[in-house]
Amino acid sequence: MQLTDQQRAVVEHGDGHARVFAVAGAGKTATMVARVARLLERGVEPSRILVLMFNRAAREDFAARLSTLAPDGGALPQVRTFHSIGLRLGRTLTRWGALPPRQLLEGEWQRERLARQVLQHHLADEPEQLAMALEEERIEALLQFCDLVKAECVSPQQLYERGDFGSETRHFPDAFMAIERQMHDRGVMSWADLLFRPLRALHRDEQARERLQGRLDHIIVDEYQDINEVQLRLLAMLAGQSASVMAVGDARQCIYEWRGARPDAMKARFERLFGAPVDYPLSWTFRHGHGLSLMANHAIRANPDGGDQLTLSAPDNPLTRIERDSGVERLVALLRQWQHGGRALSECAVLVRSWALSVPIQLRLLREDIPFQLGREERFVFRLPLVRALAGYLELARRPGLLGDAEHLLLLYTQPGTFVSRELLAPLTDELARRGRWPDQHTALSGLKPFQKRNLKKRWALLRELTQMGDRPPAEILAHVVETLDAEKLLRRAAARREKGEEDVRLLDVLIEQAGELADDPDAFIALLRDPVIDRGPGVLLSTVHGAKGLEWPLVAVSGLNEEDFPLYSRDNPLTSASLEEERRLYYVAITRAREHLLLLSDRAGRRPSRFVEESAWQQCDRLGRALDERTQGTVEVGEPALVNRYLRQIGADQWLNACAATREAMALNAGAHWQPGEHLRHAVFGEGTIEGVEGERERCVLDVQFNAAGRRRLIASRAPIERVD
Ligand SMILES: Nc1ncnc2c1ncn2[C@@H]1O[C@H](COP(=O)(O)OP(=O)(O)OP(=O)(O)O)[C@@H](O)[C@H]1O
Repeated sequence: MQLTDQQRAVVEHGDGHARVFAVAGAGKTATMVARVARLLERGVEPSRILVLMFNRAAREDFAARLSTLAPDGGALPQVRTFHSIGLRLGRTLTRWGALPPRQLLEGEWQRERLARQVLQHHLADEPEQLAMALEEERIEALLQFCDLVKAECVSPQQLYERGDFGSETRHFPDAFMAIERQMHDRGVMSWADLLFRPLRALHRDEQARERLQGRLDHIIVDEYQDINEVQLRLLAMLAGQSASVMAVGDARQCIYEWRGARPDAMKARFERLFGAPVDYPLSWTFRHGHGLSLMANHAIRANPDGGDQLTLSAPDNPLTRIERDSGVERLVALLRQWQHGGRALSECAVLVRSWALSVPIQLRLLREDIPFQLGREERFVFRLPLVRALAGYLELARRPGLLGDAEHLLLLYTQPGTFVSRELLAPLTDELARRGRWPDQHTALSGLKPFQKRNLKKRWALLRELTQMGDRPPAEILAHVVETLDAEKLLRRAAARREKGEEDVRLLDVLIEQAGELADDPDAFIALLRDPVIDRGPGVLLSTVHGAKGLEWPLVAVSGLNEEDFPLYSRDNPLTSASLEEERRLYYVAITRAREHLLLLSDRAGRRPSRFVEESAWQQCDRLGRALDERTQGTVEVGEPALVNRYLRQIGADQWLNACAATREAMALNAGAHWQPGEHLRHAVFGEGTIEGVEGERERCVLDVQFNAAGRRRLIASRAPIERVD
C-alpha cells in the first residue's frame, strides 16, 4: 500500500507537538504504524515512544500491526490504553512510596455493594429517600457521577451544579464523599482511580514528578477528540518538557461529552496545554464513495468549525448508494436482496440513536426470521425489566390464573416502579397470590406509608381488571395499563438520568405501536416479548451509534431518523446548541460507517423526519456521487454550490464538473423530491393534511395526502399550491 502525500507528511513529521486531523476511514492506524517505523529508523529508542489507544480492542489491533515491524521479536514501543498506563503508573508510584497501595474493585457489583452500604448508613434517617437512592438505576447513576467527578477533575458539588442528573439525586455530592472515605478506609479503589490517584500523587509530589518525566520522546494519542480532562492532564504530566505529543483524531467525531470529552480538546484546549503544534490533515477516506463523502460534509457543516476540513473519497473507493425510506419494509427487502446477491448478513449493520428505536427492527427481524446480533456492550431490549413486565401484564390478561403466582405479581409490582423496595413488596405479593384479595391490615402491609398502600392497592385493582380483558387486543390492554398507572410519569420519575426516562417512555410508545401491528396474534406477541430467539449464527448487527465508533460495514441502515429521536430531545428536555451539535456529530459518525450502501430510515407516519436528513442533502449528494463515478461532464445545480465546488476542486474533478446554485424553479422541483411521509402540509384549497405516501422524484413526485377536512387526494408536488406546516 502506497501512502498518500498527506499520510507521508505525518510519518515524516520531525520533533515537536503535532495534530493530525483524520477524517473517518483515513487509514489512521496504517499512518501511525508507519510513523512509529520511521521514528525507529531515525534511531529513537523503542522505550522512549508511547502509543496511547482509546480501548483494548484498538490497542490489540495496533500492537498486532506494529509487531510486523519487528518480525524477529526485537524491542517495540509500548502500546497502551489510558487505563493500563494508569495501572502501571500507580504501581510505580506505590513502589516509590509516593502513593499508598490500594486494591482495585474490578467488578461493578463490588462497587454497587459498597455504595449500597454507604447509602444505608448515610440516609438512615430518611427512609423514603433511601428507598429511591437504593434503586438499581439510581445506584448506577451515582457510580457514574462518582466516575465523572474524577474524569472531569472537579469537586462533586461543582459537577452536580453543572449538570442535570435527574430526579432524586440531591444526595450525590455527599454520597460521593462518603464513598471516598469508605474506599480509603478499606484500601480499595475504582477504575476511575487508576488515572485519578496517580495524577493527584504526581501533582503533590515534586520528586516523583521529576523522577517520572523525561523518560519519553514521543507520545502518539489516538482518538484524541474523546479524551477527557483527567486523561489530558495525565498526558501533559507524562510528556513533561521532553516528549512531543502527536494527537490523532477528528473533532467532528467527538461523541463522548457525557463521559467528559470536550469537542475543543483538539483545538484551543490542545494549544493551551502544548503551545502551537504543526497541523496535518488526513482528508482522504478509503471507506466510501463521493456521494457519501459529500453527504457527510453537508451534514456537519451546520456545526461551528464543521466545514473547515472536507472529507474526500479516494479514487478507488466503492460507489456508495444512498437511499431514504420510511418503515422497516425497505430494510427487510434490502437484506433479502443482499443475501440473494451472495453477500453475508454479517456485512450489514443497523444503527440507532438509542435502544428503544431498535425495538421495531428487532421485532420485525424476529418475525422475518432474519438473524441478528446486538452490539457488544449493548442490551437486548427484551431483557429489559420494563419489557418483561409489559409482556407479563398481557400474559395475565390471557391467563387469569397467574393472579395466584407470587413471582409474576412481584414482576408486575416492580415495573413500572412503585418506589417501594422489593423487601417490602415480596410479603405483599405472596399474600395476594395466596389469598386472592387485598389484605385488611396486618403484616403484609407493615412498613408501608399510607400513600404507598394507596398506590399498591390501585395496581391490584388493575391486575384484577386485566383478568377480565383477555379478549381485547394487546395494544388496547397495554394502553390501558399505561394510562391507569400513569406509567409515563412513573418512568420519568424512576429514571436516574433524564435521558433514560425519555427512552423508557419512547419504549412504551414503540411497544404499543408494535402490539397494534400484531393484533391478530396476541400470544405470538407475548411469546416474542418473553422468549425471543436470538444469536442464531452470524447476522445483521444492531448497535447504537456510540457502539459503532471506529467500525465500518458494507451496508449500513441508520434507523429512527425522526425529530425527537435523532436528534434526541423532548418537550421536557429541549435541545441546547451544544446538545444539537453533539447530536449532529453522532449523525455524522453514523452515516460515515457505510462503505457501499447507506439506508436512511424514518418512521412511517405521524413523526417528523429528522432535520439531519434534509441538512445532509442526501439526494443531491447521491446524484453527484454517480455523476462523479460516471465522469459526467457539465454543470450541476445544487443547494450548496460553494461547498460542492470546493469538494470538486480538492478531488481534481473541477476540470470537468462544476456546481452552480440551483434556480428557484429547480429548488422548487427539488423540494418536491424532499417530501416525506408523515409530514404535514397546507394546500391553498384543501387546507391542512398529512402525507401518507410519496411516489417518484422531482417533477414526477406524486403525494398521497390525507386532508383533515377534504379527504384523501393525490397531488403532483411540483404543481400543487402547497407549503410545509411545522
Ligand atoms: N494510502 C492508502 N492507500 C490505500 N488504502 C489505504 C491507504 N491508507 C489506508 N488505506 C486503507 O484504509 C483502510 C483503513 O485503514 P486503517 O485500518 O489503517 O485505518 P483505521 O485506523 O482503521 O481507520 P480510521 O481512519 O477510520 O480510524 C484499510 O483498508 C487500509 O488498507
